[in-house]
Amino acid sequence: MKMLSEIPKEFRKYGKHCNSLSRILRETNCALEDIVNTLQLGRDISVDILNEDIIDKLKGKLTRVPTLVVFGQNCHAKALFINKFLEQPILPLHSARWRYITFIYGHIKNIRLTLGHDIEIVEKLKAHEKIWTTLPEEDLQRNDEECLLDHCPSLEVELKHTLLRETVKIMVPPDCPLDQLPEILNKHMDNALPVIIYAISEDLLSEMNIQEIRKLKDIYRKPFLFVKVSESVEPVATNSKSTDSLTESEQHNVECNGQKFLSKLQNLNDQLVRLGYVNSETAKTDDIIKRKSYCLDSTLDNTLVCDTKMNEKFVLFIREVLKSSVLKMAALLSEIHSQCLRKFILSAFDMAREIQITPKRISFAQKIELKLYKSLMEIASEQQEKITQIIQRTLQDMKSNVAEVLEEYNQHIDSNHQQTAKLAMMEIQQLVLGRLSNSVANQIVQSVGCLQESFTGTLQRCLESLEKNVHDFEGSLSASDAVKQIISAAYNIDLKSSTSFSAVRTFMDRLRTLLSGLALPWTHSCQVQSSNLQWQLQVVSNMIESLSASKLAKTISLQFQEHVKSSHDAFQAAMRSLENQLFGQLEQTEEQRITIRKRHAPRFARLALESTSLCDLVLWGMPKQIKEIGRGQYGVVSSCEPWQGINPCAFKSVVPPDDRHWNDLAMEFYYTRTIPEHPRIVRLRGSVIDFTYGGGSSPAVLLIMERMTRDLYCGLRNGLTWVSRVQIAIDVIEGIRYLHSQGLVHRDIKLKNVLLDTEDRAKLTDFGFCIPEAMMSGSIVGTPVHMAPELLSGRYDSSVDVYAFGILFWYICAGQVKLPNHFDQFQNKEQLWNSVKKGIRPECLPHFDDSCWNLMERCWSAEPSMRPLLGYVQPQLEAIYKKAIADAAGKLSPKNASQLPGYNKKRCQNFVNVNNNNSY
Ligand SMILES: Nc1ncnc2c1ncn2[C@@H]1O[C@H](COP(=O)(O)OP(=O)(O)OP(=O)(O)O)[C@@H](O)[C@H]1O
Repeated sequence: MKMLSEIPKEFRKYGKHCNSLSRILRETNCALEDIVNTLQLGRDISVDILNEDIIDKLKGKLTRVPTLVVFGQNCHAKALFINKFLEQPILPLHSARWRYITFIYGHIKNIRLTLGHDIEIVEKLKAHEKIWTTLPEEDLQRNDEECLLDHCPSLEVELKHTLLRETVKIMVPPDCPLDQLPEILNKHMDNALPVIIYAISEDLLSEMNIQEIRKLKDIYRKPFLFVKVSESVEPVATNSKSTDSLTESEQHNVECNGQKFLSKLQNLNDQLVRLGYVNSETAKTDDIIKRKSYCLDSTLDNTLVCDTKMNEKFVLFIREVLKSSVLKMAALLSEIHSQCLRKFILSAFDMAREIQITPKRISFAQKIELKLYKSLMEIASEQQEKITQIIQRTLQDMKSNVAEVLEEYNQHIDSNHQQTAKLAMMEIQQLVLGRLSNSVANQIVQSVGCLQESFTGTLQRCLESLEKNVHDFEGSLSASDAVKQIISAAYNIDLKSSTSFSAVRTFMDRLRTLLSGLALPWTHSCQVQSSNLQWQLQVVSNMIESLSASKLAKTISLQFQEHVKSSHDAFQAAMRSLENQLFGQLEQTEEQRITIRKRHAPRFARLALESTSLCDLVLWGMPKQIKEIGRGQYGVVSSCEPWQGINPCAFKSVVPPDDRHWNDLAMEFYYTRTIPEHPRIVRLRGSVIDFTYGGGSSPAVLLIMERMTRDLYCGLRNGLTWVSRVQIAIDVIEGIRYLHSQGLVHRDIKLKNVLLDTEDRAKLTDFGFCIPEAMMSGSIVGTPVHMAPELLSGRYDSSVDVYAFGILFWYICAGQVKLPNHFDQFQNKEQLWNSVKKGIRPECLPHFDDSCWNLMERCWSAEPSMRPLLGYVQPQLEAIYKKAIADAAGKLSPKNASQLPGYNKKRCQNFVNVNNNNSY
């Protein structure tokens, strides 16, 4: 039973992890409160990510006490298990109708009847009257109502037993009818983390047992450890007692018994497999561990062991159940932290974009409106002549076809209906004006139509997006609404549909109002019947006669211009107010962005580092160091034994000296861990916090990654072929391109951050300064020689990586690690930076190829916008690579040439030919 002594250790470990999780949970709560109090979008973030429920549930889970809950086929099976486990005959083997029994640690052996939560029932117990080894039958027996009572009592047994130390608790639920079981379990286990054991003493499970297990599975949905228990002490010969000391017949008996026992165990196993309780292939814990999941429960299978083999499997099972519970909680916390971080980074991106784009949008809207205004004013004055002509032509048409004009009118009026002359006259006027409107409308539509298509759609979108950014209108009309109104009032343009010319319609309504207000000659009272055609013709002709086309056109144009002008003024005023509001808001946005970047993101990154590190620790354990392989400014890199299946494996241990370093490291960890795998990036596979480091005073973070062979600095110092070096340059560019595609800027590209594998293929590492562009604040980071001049000004973007690559490429082309002569003369980095700012760069070495020199020169251009895009650099390097291969192939025998990486005989031949031609 030696292994069983490991159990308290497992429980202790569980308790320690729960303490860490409780602390992380408390800090998460504070951090969430902080974002609600300090960020405009804080409430949205916290509501989005969690409701109070999750935190409360987690809190509840963290206070649960791990408890071994022993069910069994019958009391006999349970007694066999408990007695074996506690190594004493504490329970009678042949008895039934037990009470709820709980075993806990106590300094002296004692029993009492309790209702849980320390409420003791005063009852005379037999055990108090005599010295006992096995619990007295009378004390164990429950009476008929006990299980039915609201408060089903528990017989609490205190034992001074090492296995019960460290809050290990054992519960044996009563053998009561199935339907009472859930309620009883609920009562006694509301604060327990159950580790479920089912003891089997018979050869097979009975129908009742199967039903009970089914019920229990419904209640717990957890893996079960089925333990086959037997009364015989040593049923299988392979146990601790050596068979050598037995006589021949004794040996024979043992062998027979052993075989019988194994075959019975196999039958039971088969039954459990048939019932789906045990996997046909017994799941090995090693397999479980190999599975890459933070949630072991689903992968942790029910297991069958026999009590003679209980030791290792039993401990493993308990370990896995406890691990699984810690993992679930840690993974949930880690998910909360990651979600917060993701939201922060996305918001920072949005904010940076808003800050950049809003002024551009405002000036765009102003420019477009001005253009629209000018065009409309032009139309109003230029089209006046045309409108006059149209009105004239229409009036002329109508004059010569008065009857036709009236035809439509007469079709519509009911012949039996007698109208008053006044009403009839108004209707006829409407008819004439209607015709006139249509003609003028067509003309305006043609002039304004094109404008609508080309201007207002974009203007509308632009204004709408500005509108979205104005958060606080309180009381007054929002600037964007005002803008919409102005546009619609000024130009009467239906912004939703470019083909709808409400402008023209509104204009014609105005025209009608205007005309109906004129003192026209036919408005005298007339007693003629409306059906009198002669009279109708007269009304139409009089009206047409009285209209002056030029006057009408002039009035129309003037009104149109006035309206456009006043709307334009109103637009400008509204735009100014919108601008003020937006700029005020942008200042706030920038403040929020800084708060996110400096305060909230690092805080959550640190929490995420802690929660995921705990997951890694529980799942994979501490990596075991082999030896130190390198040292940097911030940490020591060591090779280690395979961890999480990574082989070869290395870890970088960093001891952050203060909060700022902790935060930086946490952000590095987060970015590196969250970017999807890429062959040109050294992937961070996990992390573990070693709280015992430095005697516990200064915890170390171990960042675990694949182990590479050496860095590029080492590679160049030891010598690399030109072909390999160009290939490395391509690899580096691919790595940087990938990071940029993920919105990240590395900011520390240098020889030591390029690691090589056994084939001399490169991967980028060290994401200490790597950051999303939107989170950059202009901090001065990097390694002096590789730092672009604008880095010192604090205003820079991802092109600093292109600059750094230019310098790196110089070393690659130089084929050695000596500082460029132009840089070697400086005493300190300030001198170097001053000269770099003045344009000093590494010198061109005699063996540099023109294409290489041109490329590096372009990459380290002082002006960031002059630096080439990486999408351009890569094909340049590929061309250099092909040429390098061809050159190398030219110098090698065909057999050796074919072994060059990327060698292609035909392509090389072409290059050789080209080169030969060039040399003449
Ligand atoms: N995954 C790895 N496999 C093999 N060697 C590594 C690995 N990571 C780092 N090294 C080695 O360890 C050295 C130290 O690495 P580290 O990242 O700590 O610092 P650095 O990049 O050299 O400097 P700094 O800390 O200033 O960024 C590297 O130069 C490299 O040689």
